[in-house]
Amino acid sequence: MGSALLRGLARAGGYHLTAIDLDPEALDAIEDAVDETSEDVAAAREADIVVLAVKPDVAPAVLDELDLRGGQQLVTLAAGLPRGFVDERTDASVVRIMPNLAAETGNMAAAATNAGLTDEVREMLDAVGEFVEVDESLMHVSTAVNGSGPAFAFYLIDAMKQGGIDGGLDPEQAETLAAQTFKGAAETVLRDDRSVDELIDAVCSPNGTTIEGMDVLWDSDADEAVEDAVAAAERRSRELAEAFDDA
Ligand SMILES: NC(=O)C1=CN([C@@H]2O[C@H](COP(=O)(O)OP(=O)(O)OC[C@H]3O[C@@H](n4cnc5c(N)ncnc54)[C@H](OP(=O)(O)O)[C@@H]3O)[C@@H](O)[C@H]2O)C=CC1
Ligand SMILES: O=C(O)[C@@H]1CCC=N1
Repeated sequence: MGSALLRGLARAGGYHLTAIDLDPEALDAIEDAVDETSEDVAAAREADIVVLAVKPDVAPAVLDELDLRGGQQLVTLAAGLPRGFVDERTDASVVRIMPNLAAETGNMAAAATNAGLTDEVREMLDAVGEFVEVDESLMHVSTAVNGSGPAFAFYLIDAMKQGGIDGGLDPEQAETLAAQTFKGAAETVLRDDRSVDELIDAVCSPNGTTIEGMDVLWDSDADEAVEDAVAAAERRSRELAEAFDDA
């Protein structure tokens, strides 16, 4: 996730980017996109904004080593890691976000906690996509919808692609058509004032093809399966948070 954010910010421009990782191979992999790399966590003291992009179970150890100043901002993005846990372990001001991998292409969907959110961090999130401000209690469901969501969307794109292959398209053509169709549909939902139901209606020409396919979907449990996937990911986020309850 850290490298996706760095690549997105490099693409947006206007940031001096330092990647910090203990693993030189991880730094080699991101070297082309950033201004500096460092294996020394102390390099974080030089930054205005520090993003803690390690896994939740590693975060406590990294926080012990991070020695940030009062004027710095610390952005935590680990699933389940409470803002308060981080806040108690640093002098920096802390905001919790749930980003996603589309940061890399400037299309990230993110949620950020109202608490600790500054204009500098808003600007950074804006530079790589869209974000919403939420109460921290909603970070579990955000983790499921927009954090894990890209995997669910990849799965659905793949199913659409497979439908195209079954009908005779070659896999590359089917992938282009399926992925671009999801991209266009998403853009329409974001930009058009009509509701999703109205948009579906707009695609369904009278006695045409779409209504035949929609009838199959409306008669299926496809919507419930997606809702169950979101609920399962949300549940896991709550479980991850429990590890920090007594810490
Ligand atoms: N993947 C995703 O789509 C999303 C992930 N997240 C969150 O992002 C975080 C990272 O997840 P993800 O990117 O998938 O995991 P990765 O394992 O790909 O990234 C974690 C990175 O942290 C590095 N690291 C480990 N220990 C340290 C340390 N002590 N000091 C500095 N760097 C260290 C790892 O290095 P090494 O490889 O050497 O261990 C690795 O580069 C998680 O908290 C996750 O919840 C949030 C939203 C979306
Ligand atoms: O799977 C995970 O735990 C992380 C958090 C959201 C997306 N990836």
